[in-house]
Amino acid sequence: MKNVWLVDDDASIRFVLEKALARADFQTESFSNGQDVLTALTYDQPAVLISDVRMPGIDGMALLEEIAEQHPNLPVIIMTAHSDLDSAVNAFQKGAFEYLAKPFDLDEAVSLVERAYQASSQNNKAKRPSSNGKQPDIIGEAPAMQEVFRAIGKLSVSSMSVLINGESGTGKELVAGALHNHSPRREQPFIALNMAAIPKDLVESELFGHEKGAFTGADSIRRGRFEQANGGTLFLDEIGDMPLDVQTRLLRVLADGEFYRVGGHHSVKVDVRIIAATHQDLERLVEQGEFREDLFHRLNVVRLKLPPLRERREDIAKLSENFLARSAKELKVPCKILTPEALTVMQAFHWPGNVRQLENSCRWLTVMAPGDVINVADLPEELNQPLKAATSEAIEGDWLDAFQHWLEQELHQGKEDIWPQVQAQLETRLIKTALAVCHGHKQEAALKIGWGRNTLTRKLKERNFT
Ligand SMILES: Nc1ncnc2c1ncn2[C@@H]1O[C@H](COP(=O)(O)OP(=O)(O)OP(=O)(O)O)[C@@H](O)[C@H]1O
Repeated sequence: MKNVWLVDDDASIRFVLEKALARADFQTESFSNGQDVLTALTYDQPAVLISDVRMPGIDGMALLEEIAEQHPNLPVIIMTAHSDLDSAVNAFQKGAFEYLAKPFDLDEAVSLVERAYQASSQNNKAKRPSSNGKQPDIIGEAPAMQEVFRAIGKLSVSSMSVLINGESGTGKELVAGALHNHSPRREQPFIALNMAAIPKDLVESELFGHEKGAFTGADSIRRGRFEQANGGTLFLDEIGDMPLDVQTRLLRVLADGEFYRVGGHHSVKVDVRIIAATHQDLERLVEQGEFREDLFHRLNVVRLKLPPLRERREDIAKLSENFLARSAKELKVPCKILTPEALTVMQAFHWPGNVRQLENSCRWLTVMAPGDVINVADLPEELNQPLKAATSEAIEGDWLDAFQHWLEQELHQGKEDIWPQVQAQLETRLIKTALAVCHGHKQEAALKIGWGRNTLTRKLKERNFT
């Protein structure tokens, strides 16, 4: 029978779920506390159970634990208003079938119940192991971040390759660390390496190490990152920047589990999980022949997309609060708070440097804002310039018109493959101007552009800046 039990001390939630589930042909029975459910389970069992986390008496997690022990085949969906990584991972580790962040969409809730019901009738509920890994502090209530948390929970049983996509500063390394900390490899090393930050001719020895005398300057044997990460996880950031010959070697290691150090004659065996990240469109790089298709497929087993901050403005309040508290603690000063108006300005900003930029702004505010309450006038200049924004819109119109004019001419003259030229010119101007405005300070210039510092370093090299 399609019967579902609902447990929540909030009658309004029970009511809306009862109605929505009834429309989808489920029979529901509602409970306001966990104890009543445990009692009822001694003589009956539903196909699916949905439970809130916070309830007086036995809470959702305790109920889940009890059910996992006494009724392991009963799928439980956990609802929580505290939609952070901790509740998601905890719920999965305690055996929840799924996790539903409040406020939820009713259609989404019903389709989850449908899936749980299918799983229950096939009696194939997967078991999840427990984990004691340190839980990193990833904040995100936006639906896209909930997806990421869900994936971290689901992947916690496996060592699959994961490919993380996202602009600079969106938290790719943080998520890679969380994937490792919630994996069976958590006791082993997590090694992070940024491809964009290593000169191309050193990438190979950085990854695979070298033997003594392999090349000039190799005075002693060196273990590469692969060996250092043995048993654990290797996080390869900016994988799109990996030179093609190194891609070929990487592919071979992934296939055979062994490699040779540079200049070496005997193979080294390793067991390493790869998590790769990029801000680039790897499919496009594959099409352009700059990224090996076979390597792409090997890395792209599971793909996680981290949205830019401007697409999850609902997270800005909590992130700011957290960063203000963190920097106050670091600097041993009282924690500042944002006025609602200042928060509104922060939420309206487009954050080209994403969470990293927000974090830096909060650090700046902790030092620079005069009082304990941050007003609109205290915000950094770039966040707080409605007038200038209007002017810049006009300027934007002008240069785009000029650009279009130039573009039309070029195309009419039969020019092809124009993008590399446009990109090179734009990037050169962008870098020069940002560096000039920041008096040559690279980190600041990168922040202004909205790139990571490593990206700027790489572009400087590519564009032959000295
Ligand atoms: N959701 C989040 N919650 C809390 N802190 C975050 C979050 N996302 C990012 N951060 C913080 O923002 C900073 C940038 O994150 P991270 O280095 O993981 O970004 P990234 O995408 O790897 O950047 P890049 O591509 O430039 O290397 C870090 O200090 C990280 O702790």
